[in-house]
Amino acid sequence: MSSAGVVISPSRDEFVLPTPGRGQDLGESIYIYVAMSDSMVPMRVLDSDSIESVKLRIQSYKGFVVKKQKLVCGGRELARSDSLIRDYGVTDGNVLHLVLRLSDLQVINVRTSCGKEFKFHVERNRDVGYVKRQIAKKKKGLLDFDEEEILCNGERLEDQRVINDICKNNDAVIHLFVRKSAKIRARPVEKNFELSIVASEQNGKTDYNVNRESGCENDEESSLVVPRKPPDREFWVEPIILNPKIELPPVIWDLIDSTYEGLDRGNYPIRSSEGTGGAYFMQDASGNKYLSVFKPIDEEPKAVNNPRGLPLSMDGEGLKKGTRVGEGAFREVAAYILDHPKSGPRSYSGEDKGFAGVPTTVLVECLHRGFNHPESVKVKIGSLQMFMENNGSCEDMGFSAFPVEEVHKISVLDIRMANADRHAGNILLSKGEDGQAVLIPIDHGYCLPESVSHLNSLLLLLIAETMCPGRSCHQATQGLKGPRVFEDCTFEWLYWPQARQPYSPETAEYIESLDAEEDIALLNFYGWDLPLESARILRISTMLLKKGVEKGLTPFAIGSIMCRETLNKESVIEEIVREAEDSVLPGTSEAVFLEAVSQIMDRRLEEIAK
Ligand SMILES: Nc1ncnc2c1ncn2[C@@H]1O[C@H](COP(=O)(O)OP(=O)(O)OP(=O)(O)O)[C@@H](O)[C@H]1O
Repeated sequence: MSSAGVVISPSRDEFVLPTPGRGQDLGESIYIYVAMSDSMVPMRVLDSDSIESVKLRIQSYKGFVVKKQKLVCGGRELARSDSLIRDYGVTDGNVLHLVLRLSDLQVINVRTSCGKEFKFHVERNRDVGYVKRQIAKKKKGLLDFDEEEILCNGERLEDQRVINDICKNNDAVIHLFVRKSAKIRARPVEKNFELSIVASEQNGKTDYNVNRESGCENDEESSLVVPRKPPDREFWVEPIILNPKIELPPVIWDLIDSTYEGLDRGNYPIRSSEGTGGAYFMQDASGNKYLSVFKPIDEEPKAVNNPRGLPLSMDGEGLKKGTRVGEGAFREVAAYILDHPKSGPRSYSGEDKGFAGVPTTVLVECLHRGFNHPESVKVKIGSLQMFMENNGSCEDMGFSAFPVEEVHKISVLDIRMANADRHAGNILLSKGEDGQAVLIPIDHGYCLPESVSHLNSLLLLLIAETMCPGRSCHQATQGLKGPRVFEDCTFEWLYWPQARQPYSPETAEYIESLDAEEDIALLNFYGWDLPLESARILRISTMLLKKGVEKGLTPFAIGSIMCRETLNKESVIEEIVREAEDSVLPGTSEAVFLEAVSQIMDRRLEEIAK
């Protein structure tokens, strides 16, 4: 199975420097090296080249589309396309790590002999047998699972063949021509494949049996609670509860229990081909459905066991400014906890779905040999998030179809949480009952920069042991120096027209109900003792959102205050904080400092609202 999705063979190619146009900033010509999965390609560039142009060159030579590329240099993601490589301090001889974000979903088009067509998405890690079962399930009577046969380029495809391996080209679409009794052949059509299935009218059974691994003595369905952590088990999943007063709601227990059952049936975690860290799809007992996504902290970008080959962090800082390696899981959970439902915090309302729709997320310990264990198999800590059925991400669709309210709910979350990683790939797309697009925010590992560095001491020990087993690990426990907390805030939705429309009265009412002090207390209750400067971010972001809405500002106007226009120009929020810091005496109380921020913010908002 190809987990990364693309295999690149070692190459001696060199990317060629284009001839600069007349009057163009020539900059200095430098050599950089682009590190891919198993090759290092030299590239001659100008230090005045933009990140976008470097990516375009990689696209034209290697075929990886720009939006699927992530470049990392010196441990920092070169996230701003319009910034120049010299703005990021890239110099002669530097290595740029290329991480490809390949979609996990493949579009399957099915055409029947009577001309009926339907389309569905299938995860690239699934095999041909799974596709057949899905078609059979979707169109009862169309296929006979036992008799059908799939051919590609004249070759019979076995049920075990993985979709990603058949469809090497990322943009390829598999066409399945279903005819009732004819032998059907497959042929490549430009980028696409036409696959043909032998299918007969289906009246009988469909075999849904899944090929299971060992580890399960009893195949019968059982709702019994399986005792956890038995010594002879090679897998388990357990919630990490730091405060005994916390009662996990049924939705979380169901998620954990069903994930456990999937492992118990021998269904392996399947690593996502997207993302810079290790993210694993956990299957249900039947092996036909993903239930949850597990993201272990030791596989985060720049962590010890990162499966994408990103270099280890030397100072503990994560891929974004103000974030720390190994703390992504806590931020993921924090985003869920703070995404209060419209009807009020979950503890009162009992409702699970938050305003922005962050999927249910919980901190767990999980053991399975299918995770990335370069050395021995160890228990991992990470976030376990409910898998949300989707049709891809906002990267795959034009933003014009997104309802205004859907965009606004994401903006509220991102502003509050000072999210440093809201690119379009981190918003999944689904459809509501009314057929309208529903946006699902995921991947909140870079929220609340610096916010969870003072974790409960038990958690710190667990992290240290997970990140650096057997030795003391300052990297996992030290605080970062000099927080530049808002520096990497970027919001994809800022560029969408929906962000320029005012918030609806209902959304404004929700924003009005937010209370940063209650949020901080809630996180503390869950075991996260926020340090002063981290609590400050949450307070200032919430203050900005509330004041902005009172002044009638749009999400665009408020979001623009939080994001830098260019890499090296401070954002308005950074200027406000700096001015407030300069205006108070050292040792001033937090309340006085926040009052200074509030007054300066009022003045700046007044100017913006004019
Ligand atoms: N809750 C979810 N439901 C469905 N799919 C999910 C969910 N969470 C993650 N995924 C899928 O897994 C992929 C990888 O997850 P994610 O983006 O969180 O990983 P990451 O390594 O943090 O990525 P990034 O490089 O964007 O920071 C996503 O692109 C998405 O396709």
